[in-house]
Amino acid sequence: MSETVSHNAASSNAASNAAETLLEARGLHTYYGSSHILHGVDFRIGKGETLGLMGRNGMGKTTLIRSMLGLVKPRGGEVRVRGHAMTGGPTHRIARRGVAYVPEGRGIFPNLSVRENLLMAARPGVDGQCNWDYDRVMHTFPRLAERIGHGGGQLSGGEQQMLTIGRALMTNPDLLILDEATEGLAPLIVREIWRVIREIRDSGIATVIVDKNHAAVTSVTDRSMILVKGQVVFDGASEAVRNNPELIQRHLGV
Ligand SMILES: Nc1ncnc2c1ncn2[C@@H]1O[C@H](COP(=O)(O)OP(=O)(O)OP(=O)(O)O)[C@@H](O)[C@H]1O
Repeated sequence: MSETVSHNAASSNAASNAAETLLEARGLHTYYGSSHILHGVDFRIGKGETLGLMGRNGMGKTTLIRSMLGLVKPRGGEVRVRGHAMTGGPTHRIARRGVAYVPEGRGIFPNLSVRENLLMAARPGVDGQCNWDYDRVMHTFPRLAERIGHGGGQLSGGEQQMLTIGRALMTNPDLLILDEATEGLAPLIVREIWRVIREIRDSGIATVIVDKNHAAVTSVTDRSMILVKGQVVFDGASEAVRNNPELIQRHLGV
């Protein structure tokens, strides 16, 4: 789309190029049947970077993530994870290269306890890092610590979301992708999840955050991307989105 805006391109590109690229896509075209959803999307995130992926409902955010993680096979374009060609998956190999995905809806084992859910996910990161372990997750999510023996299925929606994020952290990822992590949760829990997202960011894990609350997204991220009908219409500093009510109204306003 011709209206693509690249704000502060020089400074943000200089910073992001300096960081090792973790996940990259070029020219992605994805379809569901005959519906053409992604129209040549480029994407990049580097080590330690935080990126907000925004756009109104149905604009292709989840499809972009799924296309990069091998959950749907793009018909055109390429995906690289840490420089390795990975277009179309398989998803578990992408995960092994340090990418953790917390999908919309939740992914826990309802019949296992909180503790078991966490421990079965535990592994060192790609470079052997073990910064996130059981104790740290417990410390980060005091609510989960109080429910340690409960079955996953007995938890509230918010607690299940925390457990899903906790499981992702137990894999010591370099990149964590959170798709609508606060969707449908009570305000108190939502606040708690944003606090945890900040903590994850500050621990050096790169994050991609999809969330409808653009004010919250732009306040915790360095960079923002906006999708409109499967095309990138903005990729630049989050601050530039925050300071541009017209851009927000045009692409993100309800
Ligand atoms: N499995 C599917 N089969 C067919 N069409 C789909 C499928 N999943 C998504 N779509 C369609 O693809 C388009 C993009 O959906 P996607 O979920 O990627 O959007 P999104 O930006 O993540 O929005 P939302 O916030 O609503 O999840 C929408 O028109 C949606 O209806």
